[in-house]
Amino acid sequence: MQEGTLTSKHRSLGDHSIKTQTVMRSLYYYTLNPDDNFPENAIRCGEHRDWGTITFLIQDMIGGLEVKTTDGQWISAVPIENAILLNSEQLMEYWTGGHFRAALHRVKIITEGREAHNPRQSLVYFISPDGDANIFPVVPTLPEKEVYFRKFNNRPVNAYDHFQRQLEASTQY
Ligand SMILES: O=C(O)CCC(=O)C(=O)O
Ligand SMILES: [Fe+2]
Repeated sequence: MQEGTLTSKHRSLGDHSIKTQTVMRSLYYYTLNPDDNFPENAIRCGEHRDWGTITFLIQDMIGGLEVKTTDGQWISAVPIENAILLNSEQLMEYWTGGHFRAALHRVKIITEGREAHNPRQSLVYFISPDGDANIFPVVPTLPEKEVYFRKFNNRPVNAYDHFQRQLEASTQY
């Protein structure tokens, strides 16, 4: 990626008059009733890939966040004190021709052990390109990503349109 490519599409980080979907979210997962019987693998946040460029995620020590590996296994993103977890998002993945993979992730309910049924707090900072940014791979696409990227029709993806499409696909009411 040529120097300045990322900053040229994230002018909004320094200029708040520029529209963007960059947002910080505080997620509080409330205490669970231990008398409730949750099914195996019950989830608190369904599996998804984040939509924009890069995510900074801070979580408490409760646990439950899981990431899917390339061979299809869910592995725990074990909480590490004072750590910030970095996650590549969908537009970053497209931008880098699939080299920076946007991993599927989810938050599972912890039903056993010391942290079972406890509330959980995470703080998530989603950086998105400026709304008017058009994103296109800067290097050749990885062959294994070609089918997945067909949804983008081999065209630049406008960041605002992408956000709206994802919102529509994930919101029912
Ligand atoms: O709460 C978490 O740890 C993850 C939340 C998440 O993945 C999201 O809001 O996109
Ligand atoms: Fe996420």
